[in-house]
This record gives sequence, structure tokens and C-alpha cells, in this order.
Amino acid sequence: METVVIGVRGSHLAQAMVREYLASLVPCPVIRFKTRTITTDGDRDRKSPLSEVGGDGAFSSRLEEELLAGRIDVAVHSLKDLPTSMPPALALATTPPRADMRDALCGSTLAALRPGARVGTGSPRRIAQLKALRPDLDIVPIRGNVPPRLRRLETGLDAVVLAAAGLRRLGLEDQIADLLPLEDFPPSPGQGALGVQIRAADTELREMLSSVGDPVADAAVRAERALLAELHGGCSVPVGAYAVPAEGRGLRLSAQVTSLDGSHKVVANAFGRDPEALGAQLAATLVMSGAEHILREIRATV
Ligand SMILES: NCc1[nH]cc(CCC(=O)O)c1CC(=O)O
Repeated sequence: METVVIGVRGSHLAQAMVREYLASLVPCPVIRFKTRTITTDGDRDRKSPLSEVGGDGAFSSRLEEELLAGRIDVAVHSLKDLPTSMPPALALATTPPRADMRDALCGSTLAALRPGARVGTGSPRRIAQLKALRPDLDIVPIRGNVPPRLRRLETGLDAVVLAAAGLRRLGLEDQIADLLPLEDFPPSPGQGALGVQIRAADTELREMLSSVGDPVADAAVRAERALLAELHGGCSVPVGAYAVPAEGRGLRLSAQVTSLDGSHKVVANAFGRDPEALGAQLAATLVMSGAEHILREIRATV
């Protein structure tokens, strides 16, 4: 019997993701799946801003190294934490069925937050989107795993923003007070989806894992990630994007680039059947509509 080793981070969320993934794999008589937990730089340092602990790849690059070195055969990532550029020897299998892609507010609904209410989030995208809609709020930067972020509600915060998918996967769905609408809070590209990464040369394994993928979710996240790649963005730039199937027109991809202070935003959407072309095309539209100006300003300040 062949053993396929799946590498995953040690956080509760990562462990829940790999359990969900294992449950979706069709039992196979000739392959046994084994998981291996890998500690990443992002896990070791929970205090510093992400930009200081390896930035966009803080959680994923260790897993990629293990994959390249042959110590694991599959890496299960949270797709939104996986940078759009990856080593050419690695590839993604078809995306598994995607969970809710929306952001959630815990502690209060958005409408019930009074002026000056303290809202915790460390994500530049979430900060910018909140400020664009509610400039009166006091945004407090927080980092860390989901449970400690939720505990901040007991120590002075009125609300925290977290991904609905992460809360559901951790069994914390009852903490969701409000699901933020996609139009005003377009999520991080790939949010709610798992990234199943393998070595590009392992074509048989890729085919087998792709057979439990969801082609619609896969097309959507590919369009979102193509847009992000074209804008040279990672998780540190305020780009929100989401794609949904559009009757008879392939996908509809919607995106928003927001200045960090929330004062400017550029919004666009487009339809198309080729995810990569759609992402690139919408990125070009955003740039022509002034997104480049916002992004340049942000790159200069970080
Ligand atoms: N950057 C942290 C992170 N990476 C993935 C998720 C959960 C959502 C998902 O699986 O996309 C979270 C937590 C959050 O954003 O609240």
C-alpha cells in the first residue's frame, strides 16, 4: 500500500481543514493518507505584524519547502494565505468545494455599532473596507489565531471581523453576529477555499485529488487569484474580489481596491469564461479606473 503524506499547519483551523479534506477523499484501497503537522514562521511568532515574519508566505513557504524536498506529498493550505506566485515545480489540484467566502462580524452587527465603537482586525483589506463604509469606527489592529481574536471581545473590543469559513470550520458559527455583504466587503481572493498543493510532476496524484475538486469553485478562485497576481498584491494589500457563476455568461468577477484610509475606492466587475483571462482583464480595468494610484500609495507606505 502506498502512503501519501499530507502536510498541514498545527493551528486548530488548519487541522480542521485537513480533517474536512480527508473526509472528502474517496476511500482508495491502494493509497493510505497520513497527515504531518508542520510549524511555520507565522505560527512561531504570533505577535509581530505579518510583514515582519515573512509577509505573504509566512504560513505557506515552510509547507512548500517540505513538498519540494519530498518530505510531504500534499500541502493543504488556506488558499487565501497562499501567494499567487509559487515555485514552478509545484501545482494546485482542482479546488475542493468552497465554504462561505464572506467576512463575518462577531460581537455586534455592523448597524448596531455606535460611532467610535472599537472593531478589531489586522487585515489591511478589512480595515480599508470598514473605514470606507463606517469612517466613524475605531479600528484596532489584532492578529493571531481565531479563538484569541474572539476573546478580545471580552477585553474592550465591541466587534471583530473574521472569515465566516474559519468560524464555521472551528465550530464557532454561533459567534457570527452579522455576515458582511459581498458588495461592500468583497473577501480576500480565495477566501473560504482550500489550496491543495502538490509537486507538478506527480500527475497521477494530481488527477486523483482533482477528482474530488469542484470545477465551479476552482474556476472562481482562479479568476480571483489571477486578478490579485496581475495587481501584484498579496494579503497585505486591500484588494477584495469574488467570482460567482453567471447564468450563460461563465463567471462574474467583482473586485474592489480601497485606500487604507477608506477615502477612495475603485470597484469593477466583468463576465467571462476563461478564469485567468477574466482576472487579468478586470485587473486592467481597475488599474485604468485609478486602482494603480491607490496601490502605489500603499506600497510606498509599507
Ligand atoms: N489569514 C488568516 C486566515 N486564513 C484563513 C482563514 C479562514 C478563512 C478561510 O479559510 O479562507 C483565516 C482567518 C480569518 O481570515 O478570519
